[in-house]
Amino acid sequence: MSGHVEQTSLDTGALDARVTVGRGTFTLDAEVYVAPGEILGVIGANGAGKSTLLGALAGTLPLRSGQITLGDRVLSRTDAATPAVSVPRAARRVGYLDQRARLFPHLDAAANVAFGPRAQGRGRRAADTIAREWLARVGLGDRGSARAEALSGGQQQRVAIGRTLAADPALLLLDEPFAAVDVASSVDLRHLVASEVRRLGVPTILVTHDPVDLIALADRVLVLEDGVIGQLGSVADVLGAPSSPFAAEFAGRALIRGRASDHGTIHLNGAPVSEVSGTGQLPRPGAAAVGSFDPAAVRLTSPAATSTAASNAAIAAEWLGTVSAVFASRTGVRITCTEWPEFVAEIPVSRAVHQHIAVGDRVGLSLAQSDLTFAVPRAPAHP
Ligand SMILES: Nc1ncnc2c1ncn2[C@@H]1O[C@H](COP(=O)(O)OP(=O)(O)OP(=O)(O)O)[C@@H](O)[C@H]1O
Repeated sequence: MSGHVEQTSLDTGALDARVTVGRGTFTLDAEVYVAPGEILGVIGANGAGKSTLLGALAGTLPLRSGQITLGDRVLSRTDAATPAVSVPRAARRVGYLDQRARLFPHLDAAANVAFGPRAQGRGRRAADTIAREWLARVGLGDRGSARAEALSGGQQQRVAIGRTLAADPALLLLDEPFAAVDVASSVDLRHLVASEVRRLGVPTILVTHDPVDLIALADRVLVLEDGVIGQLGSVADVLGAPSSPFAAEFAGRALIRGRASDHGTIHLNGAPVSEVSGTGQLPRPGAAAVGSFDPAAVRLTSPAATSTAASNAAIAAEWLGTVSAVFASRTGVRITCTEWPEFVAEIPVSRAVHQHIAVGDRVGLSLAQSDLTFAVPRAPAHP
């Protein structure tokens, strides 16, 4: 008999967590909300606390303080007012998947996928039926009797996805799950994960170093910086208006810093930027401002041309600079200036040749309003 076995999510609901976790001298301090069926991307530099966050949610790292709720279940709670709660890892119904499939080598694909339902008390036949259904869902319906060694890396990761989801997780934690598979497989796997997360309505956290993961999968992005949330918003907002060097590099944008001097005027790198139309958040007067732009959007002119540019309403900012370095990039030529080493312009090779750009040249640099976006940097939570 191989009928359909109903898998019901008993308590699919949102993840609502406020966690403080200590690890040696490091402290993670973050609030995270993920709606059912939502994928929250988490990015951050090495050591920013991404794994610590996943560990706290999975129940492998204790909270110093805070509370984690999943639907109507409290998974962890540590505060002075109420009794502490810490649901053991196995009872949390938290699915975890990283870049290694970690299939049991002595079991075939079907038995690997059946492992979760069996561990949850399903009979052999019911678990086997669930496993076959999941193998079909992940596109390996005909490979149930194959052992890991007979499967490609991408196929093994498919089995691992099936195994994770067959255990009926109420929260899914993904730690760079596509990093070790080839590009073609990663496209298919992203599609598979996205559609299953939406179908099952499971809140999902995706830690990644790959912008494509965010673009293809994430609904929102959280940027961790030294244990605190540096930025949180839609993928378009965070990648389009990053507030930190890490997020800017991740998004392929350059940062410029400045200060809002009065209403509507922001000084960036000493250049007044008025009538800022930029997307993102504009800072309050006196507050720090972080602008960002695509280096390829910078217009390079001769110094004499800048005054003409200034009269052009579409120009948001312009500077005079001295070229300090000219170097090859993936898509053209990158240029930095002595005055602002972090300010980067990128132009096609042909234009660099045509304009004879060389170290020591004085150049005008300008940005159109639509190419400059602003973000308000968060004050650090730790002194
Ligand atoms: N076992 C440990 N004991 C003490 N400190 C630790 C331990 N593990 C990690 N840390 C510290 O906790 C901080 C956060 O580490 P975590 O692994 O969460 O960062 P991450 O963002 O996941 O980094 P990566 O991208 O390198 O995996 C780091 O500064 C690290 O030094």
